[in-house]
Amino acid sequence: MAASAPIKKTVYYGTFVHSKSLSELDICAKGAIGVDENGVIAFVERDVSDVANVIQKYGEWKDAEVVKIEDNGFFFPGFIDTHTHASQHANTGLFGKTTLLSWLETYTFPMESSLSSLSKASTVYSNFVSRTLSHGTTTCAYYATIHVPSTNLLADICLKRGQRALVGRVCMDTMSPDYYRDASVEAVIKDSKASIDYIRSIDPSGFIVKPILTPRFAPSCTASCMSALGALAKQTDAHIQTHISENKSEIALVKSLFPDSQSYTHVYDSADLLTPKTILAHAVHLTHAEVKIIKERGTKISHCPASNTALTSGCAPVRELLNAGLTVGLGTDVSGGFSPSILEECRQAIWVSRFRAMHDGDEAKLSTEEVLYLATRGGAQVVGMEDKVGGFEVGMEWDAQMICLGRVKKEGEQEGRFAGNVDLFGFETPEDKVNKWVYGGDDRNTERVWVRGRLVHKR
Ligand SMILES: Nc1nc2[nH]cnc2c(=O)[nH]1
Ligand SMILES: [Zn+2]
Repeated sequence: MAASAPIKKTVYYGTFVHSKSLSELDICAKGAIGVDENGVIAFVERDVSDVANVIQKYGEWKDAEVVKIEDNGFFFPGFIDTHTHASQHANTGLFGKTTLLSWLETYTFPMESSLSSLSKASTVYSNFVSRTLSHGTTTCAYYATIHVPSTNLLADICLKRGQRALVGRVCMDTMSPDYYRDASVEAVIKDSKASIDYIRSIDPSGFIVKPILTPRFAPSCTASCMSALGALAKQTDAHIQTHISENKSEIALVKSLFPDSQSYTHVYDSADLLTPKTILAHAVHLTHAEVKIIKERGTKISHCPASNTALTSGCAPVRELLNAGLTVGLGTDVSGGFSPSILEECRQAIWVSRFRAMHDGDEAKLSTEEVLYLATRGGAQVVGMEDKVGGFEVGMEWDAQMICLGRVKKEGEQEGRFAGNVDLFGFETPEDKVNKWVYGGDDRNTERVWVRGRLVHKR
């Protein structure tokens, strides 16, 4: 599918579902959404009994294409993955009984280092972008590796496939293996600039791909490296991503490495790395004082529940983070996390919130509506695109997925032959259907995916 092909005015007709607020979905059973040649939503009509009436109402749309939802499907905003490592895709499922620090040494650094090979990087990155698109992810914040050419290749692939992406060259100048580390602070800055310049040169508008500065995490960056990156972020107005407070041994390590710092958060804050354009992945064990600083800086959080469970890092207190006013999205964190799917991450977020509820009380539980908000509108805020994506309002861009569920079995039809991958029995309310998708669905239900009005995946 050519991401640069021109698009026609299109009317998307049928049920659409998106978040109205953190706790409420807007389910419009008979909607028509007009998307113009720029991929921008021009109108949203509700209670449409016949799409022809809509086309008649908007005269200049008489030649528009009509894309109709079949059976029990609905249009849903594209998912936003606010934290993942494309470079670790080939390690998916490999973590054994390790925890963060031993996992990095055993599995992660050797794999990432091997992506200095452009042909290997090409295979891994092409596969991962295909996988995430097929799961309905229209925007992704990616870690690549320390290598400039393969990081740039990941940006090329995202641009070609039409997936919105923040692409980061990983910075690590200390406590990393000799075979996989930046040579000096100067090298960190030179290579980071080279990758920023390249990514901005292939997509000057930044509509699809943008660079993101990526200090790996405090233990693998010297204080001077982090300060230089903080200054570079200011100079280039770039996004920043890093990890924070994921695992207790990591936090103890940060304390021993930065004994004069009040907390992990203060380490980043002293380097000017906490900005409104910064994404902090994990945030499992933050203190109240740290949450307060993060809130004051307008810095965003990526919640990665599958990874936090796999690496036994902990159960992030998402309700507390939300109550404190932080902006939270979901991240798959492959290959700490085992799935490229944000739908899976929604389920994991719900499960982890239940484990928290067993100690903290029912208030900790996240609902289906809430995790879908984090997966779309919340994620859009985390990557700074809330005016463009995450919902279906006039003026926003058509980043969407067509979800198809099953249908009621017709007489004489064999078991297990229903379309879609979620069996329906005829009694379900629209809310039931969404719940069935969230708990029972997967990429087989994601029939088509669009970014800025362009078809980027078809099953
Ligand atoms: N989950 C996760 N945490 C990290 N902390 C530093 N590097 C990593 C990584 O690659 N994955
Ligand atoms: Zn990560």
